[in-house]
Amino acid sequence: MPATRAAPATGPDTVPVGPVLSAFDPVYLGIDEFGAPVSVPLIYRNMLMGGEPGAGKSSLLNTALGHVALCTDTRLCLLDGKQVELGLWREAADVFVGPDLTRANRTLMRLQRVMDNRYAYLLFHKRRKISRADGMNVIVCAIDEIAYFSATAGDKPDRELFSALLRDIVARGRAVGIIVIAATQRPSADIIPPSLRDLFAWRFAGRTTNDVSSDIILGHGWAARGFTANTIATDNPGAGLLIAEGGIPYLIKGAYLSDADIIALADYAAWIRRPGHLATVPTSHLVAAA
Ligand SMILES: Nc1ncnc2c1ncn2[C@@H]1O[C@H](COP(=O)(O)OP(=O)(O)OP(=O)(O)O)[C@@H](O)[C@H]1O
Repeated sequence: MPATRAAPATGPDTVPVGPVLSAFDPVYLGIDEFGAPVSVPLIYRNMLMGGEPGAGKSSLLNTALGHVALCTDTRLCLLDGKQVELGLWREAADVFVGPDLTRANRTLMRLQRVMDNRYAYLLFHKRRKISRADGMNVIVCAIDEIAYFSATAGDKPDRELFSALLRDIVARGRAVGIIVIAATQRPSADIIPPSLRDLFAWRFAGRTTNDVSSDIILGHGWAARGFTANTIATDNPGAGLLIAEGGIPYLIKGAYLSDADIIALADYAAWIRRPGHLATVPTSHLVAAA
């Protein structure tokens, strides 16, 4: 009798063979002006995306999340005041926070606690940062519209608490595998003060309405040196200037994931996060046909 495969009553889930990535792999963002692929290491770094409404920040954030979600060593923590920018990933996320400043603050406090615990672990092991061999999940905290939480929602003390927590996580999180990718359509000094901006190693400026806003994202003085996101055409969403810590801005065009792409990726990402993910069916589940 040929063996047939029966669905296990209580066995691990199985998934189709598919690509799996790591948070330690470079993240594909798009192409440069020569058409060459642009991939950036995100581990130990944070990323800031700014630009006017419609510049393509959320799309680039979703592109980065596309990589992060397909990693088997990441957990997702998503904050989105609008809900619909990151909402398609929510099944794959440990936490999805909508327009709820109190919950956003609670979530950042939990991240802060994890961060402190991981530093205690590093201290014990006489190390400075986690490595792939530690087998810890990299926690990616994606925030779409920082300003919603830091300047719009709730009351002042809560907004200030949010800003303080965010600053701490952006400053201390990266060495222990807590990475922030944040977008803002309000690149102004009150939302992104230079002291906060400089904690983001990667910064993307989509089209901005003026040179000052471009400098707020990229760093002071770049517009005067000819690098301003104000020159990006209004009909070229997803294009912008990308700068790395200590580098020079360069033009990129972000890769674009349609909603259908994101839904499919998020579905797969949710699947690989289930307990027992990626397991093959054990032979004990091969039963002889009656
Ligand atoms: N890389 C891209 N390639 C092609 N089209 C893009 C790209 N990025 C964005 N777009 C188009 O531009 C539109 C606006 O993009 P997106 O929502 O990402 O902008 P945004 O800067 O986040 O705007 P907002 O601040 O209003 O949320 C998208 O709906 C899409 O049609």
